[in-house]
Amino acid sequence: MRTPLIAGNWKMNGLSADARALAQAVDNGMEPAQGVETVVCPPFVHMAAVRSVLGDRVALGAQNCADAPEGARTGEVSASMLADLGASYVILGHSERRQYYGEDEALIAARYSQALAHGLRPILCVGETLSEREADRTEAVVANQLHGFIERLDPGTGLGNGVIAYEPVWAIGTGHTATAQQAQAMHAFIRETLASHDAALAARMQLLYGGSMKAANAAELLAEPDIDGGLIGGASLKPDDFVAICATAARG
Ligand SMILES: O=C(CO)COP(=O)(O)O
Repeated sequence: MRTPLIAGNWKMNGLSADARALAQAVDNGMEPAQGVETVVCPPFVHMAAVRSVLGDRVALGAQNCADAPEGARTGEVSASMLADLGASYVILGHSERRQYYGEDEALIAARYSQALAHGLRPILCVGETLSEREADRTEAVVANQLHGFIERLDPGTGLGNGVIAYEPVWAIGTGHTATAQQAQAMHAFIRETLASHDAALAARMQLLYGGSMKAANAAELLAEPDIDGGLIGGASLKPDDFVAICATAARG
């Protein structure tokens, strides 16, 4: 069985005191020995402060990593630096990075390979825009993102022990959550698409839903058979909400 995974993407929010207080509140709220993997992904500059207040119930993640191991990459942060800070996850290919920074499948695949090479679990984000959904292109868009990505990975490591997050762009930060049926349909589609490359990997890979997920709708989404967790934006900045989502995931 796949262990539920709840990851908080704090995006570009908060100063250091806010990050420390949020991490402390999340850590304090966690039940011991929950049956859920929990991760928080603060901005790079707050990661060390957050690490210092987290116990072992909450893992540390980053919101991106460099596409090269070291050297001339001004402004980037390498996977080895993140691992050295105590990170164990990294979000890659978020739609905000694709939209505002022009990240494409080739770049995201290079970042992903770096993450795996340094022992981080990458959380790859895929998903369609509203206009793509309205044009009935949702499956085609997500299939293209996945195939284009997988064919650029090192065939020796492939997707490794990564995680995929389905984040419909129209649901991110809008309050318009996908219905449980819409989300489940896409998660099942993603699992089938992965199975066409590697059936065993498709069966074990955790697939997360992201897009206006909160305490009030988590149970319905997480009850779906192919939804193994959540990538939480806005609600991850509210410790009570985030802890409640983790508790829901732990209850199965
Ligand atoms: O982008 C997201 C997580 O990566 C989702 O953000 P919201 O939960 O704020 O919609």
